[in-house]
This record gives sequence, structure tokens and C-alpha cells, in this order.
Amino acid sequence: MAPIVAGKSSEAAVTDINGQLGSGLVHIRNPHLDLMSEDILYHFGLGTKTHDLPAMFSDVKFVCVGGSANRMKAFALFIHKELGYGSDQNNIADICAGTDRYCMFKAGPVLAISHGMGIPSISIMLHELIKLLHHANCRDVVIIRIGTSGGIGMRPGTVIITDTAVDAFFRPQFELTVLDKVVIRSTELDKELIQELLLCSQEISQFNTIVGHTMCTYDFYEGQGRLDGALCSFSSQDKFDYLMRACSAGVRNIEMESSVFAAMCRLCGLKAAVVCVTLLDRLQGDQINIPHDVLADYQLRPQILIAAFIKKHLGLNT
Ligand SMILES: O=P(O)(O)O[C@@H]1C[C@H](O)[C@@H](CO)O1
Ligand SMILES: O=c1cc[nH]c(=O)[nH]1
Repeated sequence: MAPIVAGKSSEAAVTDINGQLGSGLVHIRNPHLDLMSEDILYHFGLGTKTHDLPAMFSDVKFVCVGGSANRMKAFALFIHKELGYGSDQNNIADICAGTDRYCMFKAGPVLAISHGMGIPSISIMLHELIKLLHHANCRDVVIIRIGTSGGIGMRPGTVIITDTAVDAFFRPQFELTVLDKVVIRSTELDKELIQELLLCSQEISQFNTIVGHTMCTYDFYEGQGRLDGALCSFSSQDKFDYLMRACSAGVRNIEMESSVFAAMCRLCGLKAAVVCVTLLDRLQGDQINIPHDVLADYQLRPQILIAAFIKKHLGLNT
């Protein structure tokens, strides 16, 4: 089946998006939505008739997303304190408490949301998040994924800012089957935002941060060339050769959400970035066996960088 390549149509999309970016509004690319009298954001437990979304969210300027609910709650508490709103846990309530699919916390202009693991999970969250930002009339929103990853030839604890998310063939694209057609979308991320984040990390100077390609896979084990899953059909040499080819193609880390995140945010005119810490060097092994306190310290690194970035944007001292 011939895929629908996003080449020409995505160029048209960029023109569209630029127009939309002028107003700063989120670009919803679905004509059916206007015909609906109510929109239920089922996995958030929110809706346009049951909740006053503009009153709840119109001041949102930064959205931070990550896989784990606990990490995103910890980030919400951290940013709440960093922005000077205090450290009282009681001030942070889960806005999606009506459902256990995702959790969502708000600290002033910052929204923190968990997205679970993998492309299907983050993509459902993004559909509802992007519609939420649209219904709430949010403007000039920056969205950042703060996650964990496996590095390739990187010292564990290195923070990688993604320039382009690539697939398992190292192509800068995300493929989705829509009806019975394969749709291909670009996974390029905002260059200006990448440089701003890199500068921020140099200013805080607390950990090594680099810019590179991030490979996004559909699986943690075989899909990332691990030898320690329940199934494995390749040799350790095959694994090593594949990771070395990825490295030669510019891939510096591997995770499981960046491609659909980049593609959807780009098409909807959202300035987006992916910032992931590496938990291990995949050329050295597959198992994540670092002590709990080291893991906690590593997971904090993208949060520290993004907190500094947000504070800088808000004109607060870092
Ligand atoms: O945001 P997180 O740390 O969940 O991202 C990576 C990619 C997968 O979701 C998960 C695998 O452990 O970690
Ligand atoms: O190796 C790793 C570590 C975290 N997340 C991944 O997807 N892969």
C-alpha cells in the first residue's frame, strides 16, 4: 500500500501553522469538532459542558508531560515551589481525579500531565490535551516532554534535548495508519526552543546536556534491541551493530513517545521540545540497575532544566 507522504502537504501545513502561530492559538485540524455541541475529554474526566475550561485553563503557558504519574506530581510540587506558590502538597490537586488514566496538576501558568508509556498512550493524551487548550482559548503555549531514556554512547545521567525524533530506521518521521492508509508526518522540533533550552542548561551548569536525535520505538525490549526481554531473536553482535548504526545516524538516546509527540505538536502549531535524561548507556548493557537515589537524581535533571527555562520566561530569578 502506498503511504501518504507528508512532504508537500506538511509544507502547506507549516504555512497554515505559521498563520496560526501569529494568533498564538492552538491549531485544531478537525472540521468535525465545530459541529459538536459538547466535547467530552473522556480520558481526562473533563468536558466542555461539565467544566468551565477557559476559567480553569486559559492562563496556561507551559505544559510539561512525562510518563509517570508520580514524577509529574513531583514536578508539579517542585515548580509550584520554584514559582513562589509555596510547598504545601494540599495546594496541588489532581484535576483528572475522576479518572485513573492520566493525572494533571496546575501550578499557575504551568500544567503537568502524565501520559503513560508508549505512542498509543501519549497520543490519546495529546488529542485531549490539544483540544483542551483549544476549548480554553490558550495562547502561546510551549509544551515539553520531560522523560527518561536509554543513551547510546552517553554517560548515564546525560540530558538529551531532541532535535529530531527518528523511527527505528532512523527516519525523521512518524507513521500512523488512518483508516487503511499509512500517513507519514514530520517529527522535526522547534530549533529556537532547542537552542534556548541548551543555553539554559549551560547557565545552570549542573549536568551534562547535549542536543541529538532521539529514536522512538514501539517497545522497550525487542524494539530497543534489548537482550533481556521475554523474547529475543537476535545475537548480542546484531544488537551492538544496530546501536552503532543508530549512533552513526546521530541517535543519542532511545525512548517511546517523542515521534508522535513531535508530529502532533508540530501540526497543531504548538512549540514543543523533548528533554530526556539517559538512565544507562545501551552499549554497556540493557538492565537499569542504578540505585534508587541515583535514579531519583537523574529524573530530576530535566525538571531542573525546565524549571529554570520557565522561570527565565516569567522573568523570575533562577
Ligand atoms: O517519560 P518516561 O520516563 O516514561 O519515558 C520513557 C519511555 C517509556 O515510556 C518508559 C520506559 O521505561 O520511559
Ligand atoms: O532504555 C530505556 C530507558 C528508559 N526508557 C526507554 O524507553 N528506554
